[in-house]
Amino acid sequence: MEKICVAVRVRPPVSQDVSNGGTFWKVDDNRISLHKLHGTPISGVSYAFDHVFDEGCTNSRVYELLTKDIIHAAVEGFNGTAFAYGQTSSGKTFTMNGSEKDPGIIHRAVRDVFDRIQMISHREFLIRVSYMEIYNEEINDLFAVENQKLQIHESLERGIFVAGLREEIVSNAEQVLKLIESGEVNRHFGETNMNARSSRSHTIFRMVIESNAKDTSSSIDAIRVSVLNLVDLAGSERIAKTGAGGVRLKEGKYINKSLMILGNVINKLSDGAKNRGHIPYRDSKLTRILQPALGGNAKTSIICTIAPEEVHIEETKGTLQFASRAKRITNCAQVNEILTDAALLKRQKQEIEELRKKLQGSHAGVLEQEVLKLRNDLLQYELEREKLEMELEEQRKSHKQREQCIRDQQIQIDNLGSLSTTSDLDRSSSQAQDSGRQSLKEDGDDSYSKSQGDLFRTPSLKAVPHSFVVKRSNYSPVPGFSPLPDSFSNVVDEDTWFKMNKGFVADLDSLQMTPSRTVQSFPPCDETAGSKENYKQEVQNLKRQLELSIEERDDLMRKHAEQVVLNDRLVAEISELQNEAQLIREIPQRLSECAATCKDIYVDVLSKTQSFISDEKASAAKLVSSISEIGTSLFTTLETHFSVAFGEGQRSFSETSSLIQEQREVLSERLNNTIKLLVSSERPSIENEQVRTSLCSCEHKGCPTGGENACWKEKLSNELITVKERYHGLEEELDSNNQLLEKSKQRYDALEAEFQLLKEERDSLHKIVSESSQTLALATDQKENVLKDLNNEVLRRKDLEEKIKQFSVAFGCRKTSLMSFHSEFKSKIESLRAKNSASVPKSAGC
Ligand SMILES: Nc1ncnc2c1ncn2[C@@H]1O[C@H](COP(=O)(O)OP(=O)(O)OP(=O)(O)O)[C@@H](O)[C@H]1O
Repeated sequence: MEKICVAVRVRPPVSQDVSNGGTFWKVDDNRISLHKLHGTPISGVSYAFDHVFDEGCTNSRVYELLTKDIIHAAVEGFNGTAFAYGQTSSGKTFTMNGSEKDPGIIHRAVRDVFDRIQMISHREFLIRVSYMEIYNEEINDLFAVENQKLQIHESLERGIFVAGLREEIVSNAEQVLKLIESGEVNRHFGETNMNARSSRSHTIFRMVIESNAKDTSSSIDAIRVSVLNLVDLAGSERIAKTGAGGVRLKEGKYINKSLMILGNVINKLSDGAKNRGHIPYRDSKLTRILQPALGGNAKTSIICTIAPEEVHIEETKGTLQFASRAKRITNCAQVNEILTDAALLKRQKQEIEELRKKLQGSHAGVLEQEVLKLRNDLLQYELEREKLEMELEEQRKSHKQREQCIRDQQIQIDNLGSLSTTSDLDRSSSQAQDSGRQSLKEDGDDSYSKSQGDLFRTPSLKAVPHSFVVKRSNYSPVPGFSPLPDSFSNVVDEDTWFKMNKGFVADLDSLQMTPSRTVQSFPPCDETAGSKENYKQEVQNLKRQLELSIEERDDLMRKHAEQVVLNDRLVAEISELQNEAQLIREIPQRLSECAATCKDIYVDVLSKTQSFISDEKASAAKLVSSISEIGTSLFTTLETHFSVAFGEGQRSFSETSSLIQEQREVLSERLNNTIKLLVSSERPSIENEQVRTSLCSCEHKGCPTGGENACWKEKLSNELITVKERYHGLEEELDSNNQLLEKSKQRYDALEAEFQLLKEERDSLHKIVSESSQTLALATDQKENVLKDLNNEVLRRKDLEEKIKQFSVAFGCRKTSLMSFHSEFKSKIESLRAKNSASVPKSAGC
């Protein structure tokens, strides 16, 4: 976790009257405070940040201190965001874009990224750049003006992304700077009372940096992908000051609203994880796009620009408060890696190997780690499942689209049929139809190319030499746009077609022509002769789509098989865990057996000791029998408690411990009593010389009674001390055994719970996998149906084509016969006319 880096930059004053009201902002190291004119600080208006840059500070210094680290980290695979916030005209654009003499952060970052890449020789890189603006809450592409009102989407693989945004693959800084320059032209600027060139939109310049190790043989083949956002926000403004009206006013409202939402998000995030509640990222496009940078997986820096003039004091305080809150936000940046399947396998193998080694070492710790690992695996499993679901959803969508496509083709075929029927209508309007068709064709061509542009746009990729670069540049994990037509608004509809043909009979010659129709996914059909080509193309397209679907299906099946393998492994690991749990369950039983054996040995040793003492009434015999009794009792208690604690499992462990404690106290009292009794009852009148001899050391043999007695006492007390020590030893042993038991029980319970949880999770995973398989089977069925439909479609088309050919031939014949009839008729009329004119003078003469 790391805090967002926040800095404040004071712009140079525009006018001289910076403090005509008697206050001014003073910068002191990393602190900025408001002072009275004579120098006294105003209490409560003093703020400290990571950096405070005064009026004389250059963009170069700002870059070095604030942004450079983020840029370098981005090259290493961390997401990074740097943005400028502040009131209008406070110097945000100046900071981000800079001037010719002192280039801004964006310019420097671009150069730095490429310099850095040059220095990293063991990796190869692919850089993509995009540039967008949020103008009046609409996202526009600054690299492609036609890409307007773009939508934000979120996917598991790509996170939050803007669909349809053009990404250019670039290979050097100059290329990027040129692109930025071209993008700047499309940006919305406007004049206000506060700034002659005020940004009316938030702009986000984005670099996606992908890299992988050149030598993949030794390390794991992971691709690092990081996103670097450089953001120039529009400035908050007071309408009274900017004098905005009309368009400017509308823009100002949108700007202020989105900045307010940004403020809300910052406020919530600064409350700390416990109190923050829901973060309203979705309330504006800006916060949604910046979501990873605010409290997410990114290294972030904010530069808050302020105007030093006293007239802006309230806005400046507002900016400084925003900055103070932002300072409290923590992010959690980590290197973003995409693992290929092979790499994943390699990594998992390594992990298993490590686990195995650990298992051979410390047993208990490893068990816990294994449980954790299992949990992580399950989580990963869950993620995989989600991904699979998403893919299935995508597939379902594409199925729908394909069905729609088939339906539309059906309409086309029907229209072709209607073409043949309408051809019998009045011939006199054929010219009008011609012109109508012409315009339709033109419109169609136009809209076709436009629609092609809309629907099939791909990021303009440029060839880059390295294989990694080429491979990655073709890689589009989740397209930001559908590869299939999703709207048919520019397809000439049935009504239009009939309107165009109503009351007209087609020229027989032109009947060879198929009316121009625009279909989004296929090129327009202009002529019947060309229609065959078009059909072929259509069929090709459909085939391609089908192949794609089959590939998708295969991919899904492969993933499913992987899931099954993973699941099997999980099951094996769970059974291993079960064995461990069984072992732990057996521990008390073994302990109890051990205690019984110890007891037997103890009793045996003591009975042997007793056999050496001939006089049963002698104090040594009493002592030994008492010790024997106590020891036996202790062992029995130990055994009982083992069985109570683990065998029956009804009494709680603490209850058992307190029983042991009670027992210990009773025994201790008994031992003390016996010792006291022995000490008081034993006198020099001890009769049994044998006992005395056994207790007294050799040097006191035959010594006077008093000396002998003292010696005996000393020996006895030594013996007592030893017994006491042994007793304490036993007590300690008992305690440690109790503790061990307690720990074992706790661990056993935890493992039992863990095991139960894992079992449940495994069951639910089983369920999910079987559901997924069903869905997969369903999808496969659907695909097969579509395939059948397609084949039928192709056959029908061929049939239709044949019919049209026959039809054309028939019409050709009819036309020829009509022509001959017409010429015959004409010649007859001519001859009649000639006859008539020849007969007229005669009749006139008559
Ligand atoms: N540190 C600076 N040094 C020199 N000139 C500066 C500095 N900061 C800002 N300016 C100048 O102040 C003017 C306003 O700055 P700029 O356009 O960057 O403000 P802005 O915060 O981006 O405003 P808006 O939010 O309205 O777009 C510009 O003419 C710019 O050159």
